[in-house]
Amino acid sequence: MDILMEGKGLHKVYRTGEVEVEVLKGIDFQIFQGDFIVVLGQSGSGKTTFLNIIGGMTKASAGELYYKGQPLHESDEHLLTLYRRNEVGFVFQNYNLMPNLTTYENVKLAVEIAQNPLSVTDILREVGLESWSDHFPSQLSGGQQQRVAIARAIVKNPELLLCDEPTGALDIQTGIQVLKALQKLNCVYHKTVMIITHNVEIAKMADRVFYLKDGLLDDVKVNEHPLSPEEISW
Ligand SMILES: Nc1ncnc2c1ncn2[C@@H]1O[C@H](COP(=O)(O)OP(=O)(O)OP(=O)(O)O)[C@@H](O)[C@H]1O
Repeated sequence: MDILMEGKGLHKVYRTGEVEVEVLKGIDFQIFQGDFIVVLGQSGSGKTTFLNIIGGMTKASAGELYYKGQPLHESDEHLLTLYRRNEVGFVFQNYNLMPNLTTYENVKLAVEIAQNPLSVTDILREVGLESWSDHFPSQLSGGQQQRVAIARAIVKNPELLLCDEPTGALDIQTGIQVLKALQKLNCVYHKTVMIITHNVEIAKMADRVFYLKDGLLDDVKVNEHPLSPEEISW
């Protein structure tokens, strides 16, 4: 399998005044093209920090990070902006939709800054929202709003979709709809997906599970038979 991303000895130290906290303590990892990765770890283990470094939102304090062989750790802010804009889609727990725009308009907004966007209509169909195009966020359920956020992240055609607790605010049924949308984008569009979560059940869907513990990648497990979202419950 082709390596999409590789990290070597990644460290992250946060400084607040005189106090230094080493959150990541030397992480080595690989992400393959088309991977579906779930990152598990206790609160404070460094999951969001890890995701933000992969997404080019935070710089590591030390270590090397390569995307398609290009050294992101040596990139200036301009190159990192292009990387974030063209290669990465982000999905967060709180959907961050524009309340005064419809579903279609919220997704279309992302197309305007993209180099090689997908069709808004196609993506809305893939996430099961084709009949909700003209609705405003306040007229949608939490699961539907999260699927708009996923459509917005994917329509710009990024290689990598990074999701921070995408089902954290959802009940199980709506959470499963969201996971189905993510799995479909992984299978149909071959997007590489990384989800961070506290929910160990979601890890059963992954190709590989990264276990973060005390700032280290404690273990990587391969799922020989990843489950579909309908087969998991929490
Ligand atoms: N910008 C920051 N400045 C200082 N400390 C930070 C900053 N961001 C995160 N931290 C600290 O780094 C540690 C790891 O945080 P992080 O959010 O990466 O962990 P997490 O595993 O995602 O946690 P959770 O599951 O609770 O979201 C925490 O102790 C947090 O307080």
